[in-house]
Amino acid sequence: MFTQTGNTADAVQLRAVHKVYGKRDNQVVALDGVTTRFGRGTFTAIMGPSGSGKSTLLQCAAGLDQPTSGSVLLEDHELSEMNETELTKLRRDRIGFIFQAFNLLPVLTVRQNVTLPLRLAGRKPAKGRVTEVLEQVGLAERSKHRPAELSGGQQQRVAIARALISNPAVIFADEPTGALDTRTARDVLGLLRRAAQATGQTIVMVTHDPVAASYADRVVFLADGRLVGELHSPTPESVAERMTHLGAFADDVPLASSATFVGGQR
Ligand SMILES: Nc1ncnc2c1ncn2[C@@H]1O[C@H](COP(=O)(O)OP(=O)(O)OP(=O)(O)O)[C@@H](O)[C@H]1O
Repeated sequence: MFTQTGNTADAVQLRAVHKVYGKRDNQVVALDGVTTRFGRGTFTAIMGPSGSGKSTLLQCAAGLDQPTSGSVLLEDHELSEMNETELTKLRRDRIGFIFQAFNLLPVLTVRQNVTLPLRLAGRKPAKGRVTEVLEQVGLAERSKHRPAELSGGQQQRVAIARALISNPAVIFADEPTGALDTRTARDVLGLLRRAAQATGQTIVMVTHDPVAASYADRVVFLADGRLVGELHSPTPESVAERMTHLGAFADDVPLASSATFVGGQR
Protein backbone atom coordinates (compact mmCIF):
# COMPACT_ATOMS: atom_id res chain seq x y z
CA MET A 1 0.00 0.00 0.00
CA PHE A 2 1.26 3.48 -0.83
CA THR A 3 1.40 5.90 2.05
CA GLN A 4 2.69 9.44 2.27
CA THR A 5 6.39 9.58 1.45
CA GLY A 6 9.10 12.16 1.11
CA ASN A 7 9.57 15.48 2.79
CA THR A 8 8.73 17.63 -0.16
CA ALA A 9 6.11 20.32 0.32
CA ASP A 10 4.75 19.39 -3.10
CA ALA A 11 2.14 16.73 -3.64
CA VAL A 12 2.69 16.78 -7.42
CA GLN A 13 5.46 18.15 -9.60
CA LEU A 14 5.54 18.34 -13.38
CA ARG A 15 8.90 18.95 -15.01
CA ALA A 16 9.16 19.87 -18.68
CA VAL A 17 6.16 17.71 -19.55
CA HIS A 18 5.52 17.28 -23.27
CA LYS A 19 2.63 15.30 -24.66
CA VAL A 20 2.35 14.71 -28.38
CA TYR A 21 -0.60 12.81 -29.82
CA GLY A 22 -0.58 11.11 -33.21
CA LYS A 23 2.22 10.20 -35.56
CA ARG A 24 4.39 12.08 -38.06
CA ASP A 25 2.19 14.20 -40.36
CA ASN A 26 -0.68 14.08 -37.96
CA GLN A 27 0.85 15.25 -34.70
CA VAL A 28 -0.83 17.39 -32.08
CA VAL A 29 1.31 18.92 -29.35
CA ALA A 30 -1.10 18.90 -26.41
CA LEU A 31 1.50 19.87 -23.77
CA ASP A 32 4.60 21.80 -24.75
CA GLY A 33 7.03 21.79 -21.82
CA VAL A 34 4.87 22.28 -18.75
CA THR A 35 6.71 22.76 -15.45
CA THR A 36 4.68 23.42 -12.32
CA ARG A 37 4.03 22.13 -8.83
CA PHE A 38 1.01 21.59 -6.65
CA GLY A 39 1.81 22.11 -2.95
CA ARG A 40 0.31 19.91 -0.25
CA GLY A 41 -3.01 21.25 0.99
CA THR A 42 -3.40 23.70 -1.89
CA PHE A 43 -6.34 24.13 -4.24
CA THR A 44 -5.36 24.96 -7.84
CA ALA A 45 -7.63 25.62 -10.80
CA ILE A 46 -6.42 24.97 -14.34
CA MET A 47 -7.93 27.22 -16.98
CA GLY A 48 -7.40 27.92 -20.64
CA PRO A 49 -9.22 28.00 -23.96
CA SER A 50 -10.72 24.83 -25.41
CA GLY A 51 -7.96 22.54 -26.67
CA SER A 52 -5.23 24.26 -24.62
CA GLY A 53 -4.26 20.99 -22.90
CA LYS A 54 -6.09 21.15 -19.54
CA SER A 55 -7.45 17.59 -19.55
CA THR A 56 -4.18 16.25 -20.91
CA LEU A 57 -2.33 17.95 -18.05
CA LEU A 58 -4.73 16.40 -15.54
CA GLN A 59 -4.42 12.95 -17.12
CA CYS A 60 -0.61 13.11 -17.11
CA ALA A 61 -0.43 14.46 -13.55
CA ALA A 62 -2.71 11.66 -12.34
CA GLY A 63 -0.78 8.90 -14.08
CA LEU A 64 -3.73 8.09 -16.35
CA ASP A 65 -1.71 9.04 -19.42
CA GLN A 66 2.05 9.07 -20.02
CA PRO A 67 3.92 12.18 -21.09
CA THR A 68 5.93 11.85 -24.30
CA SER A 69 8.85 13.36 -22.37
CA GLY A 70 9.44 15.08 -19.06
CA SER A 71 8.60 13.80 -15.61
CA VAL A 72 5.74 13.73 -13.15
CA LEU A 73 6.38 13.18 -9.45
CA LEU A 74 3.56 12.32 -7.12
CA GLU A 75 4.76 12.56 -3.52
CA ASP A 76 8.29 11.83 -4.79
CA HIS A 77 7.23 8.81 -6.85
CA GLU A 78 8.46 9.23 -10.42
CA LEU A 79 5.46 7.97 -12.39
CA SER A 80 7.42 7.06 -15.54
CA GLU A 81 9.47 4.58 -13.52
CA MET A 82 6.42 2.69 -12.30
CA ASN A 83 4.80 -0.27 -14.01
CA GLU A 84 1.04 -0.49 -14.56
CA THR A 85 0.41 -2.49 -11.37
CA GLU A 86 2.33 0.02 -9.26
CA LEU A 87 0.54 2.91 -10.94
CA THR A 88 -2.84 1.30 -10.30
CA LYS A 89 -1.97 0.95 -6.62
CA LEU A 90 -0.70 4.50 -6.39
CA ARG A 91 -3.88 5.84 -8.03
CA ARG A 92 -6.01 3.77 -5.67
CA ASP A 93 -4.19 4.74 -2.48
CA ARG A 94 -3.08 8.31 -3.07
CA ILE A 95 -5.36 9.82 -5.73
CA GLY A 96 -9.06 10.65 -5.87
CA PHE A 97 -10.98 11.56 -9.02
CA ILE A 98 -14.09 13.66 -9.53
CA PHE A 99 -15.65 14.12 -12.96
CA GLN A 100 -18.40 16.25 -14.44
CA ALA A 101 -20.59 13.16 -14.82
CA PHE A 102 -20.80 11.83 -11.30
CA ASN A 103 -20.19 8.21 -12.41
CA LEU A 104 -22.21 6.65 -9.61
CA LEU A 105 -23.64 3.16 -9.92
CA PRO A 106 -27.45 3.49 -9.90
CA VAL A 107 -28.16 0.14 -8.23
CA LEU A 108 -25.90 0.86 -5.25
CA THR A 109 -26.81 2.95 -2.24
CA VAL A 110 -24.88 6.09 -1.33
CA ARG A 111 -22.85 4.15 1.24
CA GLN A 112 -22.11 1.34 -1.23
CA ASN A 113 -21.05 3.81 -3.92
CA VAL A 114 -18.68 5.53 -1.50
CA THR A 115 -17.03 2.30 -0.41
CA LEU A 116 -16.87 0.77 -3.89
CA PRO A 117 -13.24 1.74 -4.68
CA LEU A 118 -12.05 0.17 -1.44
CA ARG A 119 -14.11 -2.96 -1.92
CA LEU A 120 -12.84 -3.34 -5.48
CA ALA A 121 -9.35 -3.26 -3.98
CA GLY A 122 -10.36 -6.01 -1.52
CA ARG A 123 -10.24 -3.65 1.44
CA LYS A 124 -12.69 -2.45 4.05
CA PRO A 125 -13.01 1.12 5.27
CA ALA A 126 -11.88 1.72 8.84
CA LYS A 127 -14.71 1.69 11.36
CA GLY A 128 -16.63 4.95 11.28
CA ARG A 129 -14.79 6.23 8.19
CA VAL A 130 -17.80 6.05 5.84
CA THR A 131 -19.97 7.98 8.27
CA GLU A 132 -17.14 10.48 8.71
CA VAL A 133 -16.85 11.25 4.99
CA LEU A 134 -20.62 11.29 4.52
CA GLU A 135 -20.81 13.84 7.35
CA GLN A 136 -18.02 15.80 5.72
CA VAL A 137 -20.10 16.14 2.54
CA GLY A 138 -23.37 16.63 4.45
CA LEU A 139 -25.03 13.38 3.39
CA ALA A 140 -25.00 11.27 6.55
CA GLU A 141 -28.80 11.14 6.49
CA ARG A 142 -28.89 9.83 2.93
CA SER A 143 -26.57 6.84 3.20
CA LYS A 144 -29.27 4.33 2.23
CA HIS A 145 -30.62 6.30 -0.72
CA ARG A 146 -29.88 5.45 -4.33
CA PRO A 147 -28.41 8.08 -6.71
CA ALA A 148 -31.73 8.56 -8.58
CA GLU A 149 -33.28 9.74 -5.30
CA LEU A 150 -30.73 12.55 -4.96
CA SER A 151 -30.28 15.95 -6.60
CA GLY A 152 -27.34 16.59 -8.96
CA GLY A 153 -25.43 18.42 -6.24
CA GLN A 154 -26.02 15.61 -3.77
CA GLN A 155 -24.83 13.07 -6.35
CA GLN A 156 -21.64 15.05 -6.86
CA ARG A 157 -21.16 15.16 -3.11
CA VAL A 158 -21.40 11.35 -3.08
CA ALA A 159 -18.69 11.30 -5.76
CA ILE A 160 -16.58 13.60 -3.56
CA ALA A 161 -17.09 11.33 -0.56
CA ARG A 162 -16.02 8.40 -2.75
CA ALA A 163 -12.87 10.32 -3.72
CA LEU A 164 -12.17 11.20 -0.06
CA ILE A 165 -12.74 7.76 1.45
CA SER A 166 -9.15 6.55 1.07
CA ASN A 167 -7.80 9.87 2.34
CA PRO A 168 -5.85 10.51 -0.88
CA ALA A 169 -3.01 13.00 -1.14
CA VAL A 170 -4.42 14.56 -4.28
CA ILE A 171 -7.88 14.94 -5.75
CA PHE A 172 -8.07 15.63 -9.48
CA ALA A 173 -11.37 17.15 -10.55
CA ASP A 174 -12.33 17.62 -14.21
CA GLU A 175 -15.15 20.18 -14.52
CA PRO A 176 -16.74 18.99 -11.24
CA THR A 177 -19.43 21.67 -11.33
CA GLY A 178 -20.08 21.59 -15.08
CA ALA A 179 -23.43 19.85 -14.66
CA LEU A 180 -24.62 21.78 -11.61
CA ASP A 181 -26.65 24.94 -11.14
CA THR A 182 -24.90 27.97 -9.66
CA ARG A 183 -25.97 27.52 -6.05
CA THR A 184 -25.26 23.81 -5.96
CA ALA A 185 -21.94 24.40 -7.66
CA ARG A 186 -21.01 26.82 -4.88
CA ASP A 187 -21.72 24.19 -2.22
CA VAL A 188 -19.56 21.64 -4.01
CA LEU A 189 -16.70 24.12 -4.48
CA GLY A 190 -16.87 25.14 -0.82
CA LEU A 191 -16.60 21.48 0.08
CA LEU A 192 -13.49 21.04 -2.06
CA ARG A 193 -11.94 24.15 -0.53
CA ARG A 194 -12.61 22.84 2.96
CA ALA A 195 -11.06 19.48 2.05
CA ALA A 196 -7.86 21.33 1.16
CA GLN A 197 -7.93 23.59 4.22
CA ALA A 198 -9.11 21.16 6.87
CA THR A 199 -7.57 17.85 5.86
CA GLY A 200 -4.58 19.01 3.85
CA GLN A 201 -5.75 17.38 0.65
CA THR A 202 -4.32 18.80 -2.55
CA ILE A 203 -6.98 19.69 -5.11
CA VAL A 204 -6.29 20.19 -8.80
CA MET A 205 -9.39 21.21 -10.74
CA VAL A 206 -9.96 21.87 -14.43
CA THR A 207 -12.72 24.37 -15.05
CA HIS A 208 -14.03 26.82 -17.64
CA ASP A 209 -15.83 28.87 -15.03
CA PRO A 210 -14.10 31.95 -13.49
CA VAL A 211 -16.40 31.77 -10.46
CA ALA A 212 -15.42 28.13 -9.83
CA ALA A 213 -11.75 29.02 -10.30
CA SER A 214 -12.06 31.82 -7.73
CA TYR A 215 -12.56 29.19 -5.01
CA ALA A 216 -8.97 28.01 -5.60
CA ASP A 217 -5.83 29.47 -3.99
CA ARG A 218 -4.17 29.69 -7.38
CA VAL A 219 -5.22 29.59 -11.01
CA VAL A 220 -2.78 28.45 -13.69
CA PHE A 221 -3.51 29.41 -17.28
CA LEU A 222 -2.71 27.23 -20.27
CA ALA A 223 -2.65 28.25 -23.92
CA ASP A 224 -1.48 26.01 -26.75
CA GLY A 225 -0.08 23.48 -24.29
CA ARG A 226 2.03 26.02 -22.40
CA LEU A 227 1.65 27.68 -19.02
CA VAL A 228 1.15 31.35 -19.77
CA GLY A 229 0.57 32.77 -16.33
CA GLU A 230 -0.93 32.29 -12.92
CA LEU A 231 -3.01 34.18 -10.40
CA HIS A 232 -2.93 33.90 -6.63
CA SER A 233 -6.00 34.66 -4.51
CA PRO A 234 -8.11 34.89 -7.68
CA THR A 235 -11.43 36.67 -7.97
CA PRO A 236 -14.03 35.87 -10.66
CA GLU A 237 -13.22 39.25 -12.27
CA SER A 238 -9.44 38.79 -12.34
CA VAL A 239 -9.82 35.28 -13.76
CA ALA A 240 -12.32 36.40 -16.40
CA GLU A 241 -10.03 39.22 -17.44
CA ARG A 242 -7.10 36.89 -18.04
CA MET A 243 -9.29 34.41 -19.87
CA THR A 244 -10.49 37.22 -22.10
CA HIS A 245 -6.86 38.05 -22.94
CA LEU A 246 -6.33 34.40 -23.86
CA GLY A 247 -9.19 34.67 -26.32
CA ALA A 248 -11.25 32.16 -24.37
CA PHE A 249 -14.27 34.42 -24.22
CA ALA A 250 -13.80 35.75 -27.72
CA ASP A 251 -17.54 35.73 -28.43
CA ASP A 252 -18.15 38.32 -25.74
CA VAL A 253 -15.11 40.54 -25.92
CA PRO A 254 -12.73 41.47 -28.75
CA LEU A 255 -9.76 39.14 -28.91
CA ALA A 256 -6.64 40.57 -27.32
CA SER A 257 -3.06 39.36 -27.59
CA SER A 258 -2.34 36.42 -25.31
CA ALA A 259 1.34 37.35 -25.39
CA THR A 260 0.80 40.35 -23.13
CA PHE A 261 1.12 38.38 -19.92
CA VAL A 262 3.23 35.37 -20.75
CA GLY A 263 4.84 34.17 -17.52
CA GLY A 264 2.30 35.98 -15.44
CA GLN A 265 3.74 39.46 -16.10
CA ARG A 266 1.39 42.05 -17.45
N1 LIG B 1 -6.33 11.13 -27.63
C1 LIG B 1 -6.02 12.16 -28.40
N2 LIG B 1 -5.57 12.01 -29.66
C2 LIG B 1 -5.22 13.06 -30.44
N3 LIG B 1 -5.32 14.33 -30.04
C3 LIG B 1 -5.77 14.57 -28.79
C4 LIG B 1 -6.14 13.51 -27.90
N4 LIG B 1 -6.54 14.05 -26.73
C5 LIG B 1 -6.43 15.40 -26.88
N5 LIG B 1 -5.96 15.70 -28.10
C6 LIG B 1 -5.66 17.05 -28.62
O1 LIG B 1 -4.76 17.66 -27.71
C7 LIG B 1 -5.11 19.04 -27.52
C8 LIG B 1 -5.39 19.31 -26.07
O2 LIG B 1 -6.59 18.62 -25.70
P1 LIG B 1 -7.21 18.68 -24.23
O3 LIG B 1 -8.41 17.79 -24.21
O4 LIG B 1 -6.15 18.42 -23.22
O5 LIG B 1 -7.64 20.22 -24.14
P2 LIG B 1 -8.61 20.93 -23.09
O6 LIG B 1 -7.96 22.24 -22.77
O7 LIG B 1 -8.92 20.03 -21.97
O8 LIG B 1 -9.89 21.20 -24.00
P3 LIG B 1 -11.45 21.39 -23.60
O9 LIG B 1 -11.52 22.62 -22.75
O10 LIG B 1 -12.11 21.59 -24.93
O11 LIG B 1 -11.89 20.15 -22.89
C9 LIG B 1 -6.30 19.30 -28.45
O12 LIG B 1 -5.81 19.84 -29.65
C10 LIG B 1 -6.90 17.93 -28.66
O13 LIG B 1 -7.53 17.86 -29.90
